[in-house]
Amino acid sequence: MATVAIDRGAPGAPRVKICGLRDAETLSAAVAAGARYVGFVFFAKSPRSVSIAQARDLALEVPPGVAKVALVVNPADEDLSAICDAVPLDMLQLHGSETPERVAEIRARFGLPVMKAVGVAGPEDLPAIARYEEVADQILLDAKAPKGAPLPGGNGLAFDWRLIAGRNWTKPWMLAGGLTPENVAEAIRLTGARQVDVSSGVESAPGVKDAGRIARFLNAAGVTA
Ligand SMILES: O=C(O)c1ccccc1N[C@@H]1O[C@H](COP(=O)(O)O)[C@@H](O)[C@H]1O
Repeated sequence: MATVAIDRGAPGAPRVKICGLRDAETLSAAVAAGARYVGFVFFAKSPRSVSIAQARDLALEVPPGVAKVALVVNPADEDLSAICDAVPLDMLQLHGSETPERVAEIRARFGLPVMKAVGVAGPEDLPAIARYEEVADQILLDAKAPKGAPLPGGNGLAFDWRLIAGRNWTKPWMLAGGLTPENVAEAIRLTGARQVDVSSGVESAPGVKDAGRIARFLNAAGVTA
């Protein structure tokens, strides 16, 4: 299985993932500013959705050392096969209601590290993390989408970061949900996150990434390229 190098609690800047990239300009802005992960969204309802051909072209531009992540939502095996066969990837991000069993199955079948998103709205959502830790390589803690929302993530919503302040898990984890250049430093300070993920907070309009906001986000997170 491919691996993604992760500094777990080591001193230094957090690792930043810029998700929902759709064009070469903002992809290269993210890389130049020091992003360690870039995400491509394979979810038709998302304004950030890319085709397999688009993602392949973008992924081929990503230099070594930056992990290429495919974001999928309750994917069928055929869809994953089509994506994994065409796009050079380092990780799958499962952002739907995949069960722990399905996470384990996908990880074994596709031979890629898996990051499982867990939606957080209150303390009752935290026990799920332990169940997914047993089967996933990383956990992504995102704000739970409101009932009826068309997207299970990428909604620009934050959860109460105090819920996870001082918590420690056995697997590497990433903080997501409503992060922006304006609040990421405080989010990191409060939660102790060593990895953060952002999508809508670095856009000028839904699905339109903004190179300036990407650079400001990485800078605010403490990353120097
Ligand atoms: O970005 C999307 O469009 C998306 C669609 C479906 C599932 C997840 C999605 N994005 C992920 O959601 C979180 C939070 O995003 P935001 O920063 O609040 O906009 C992040 O992990 C994205 O990768």
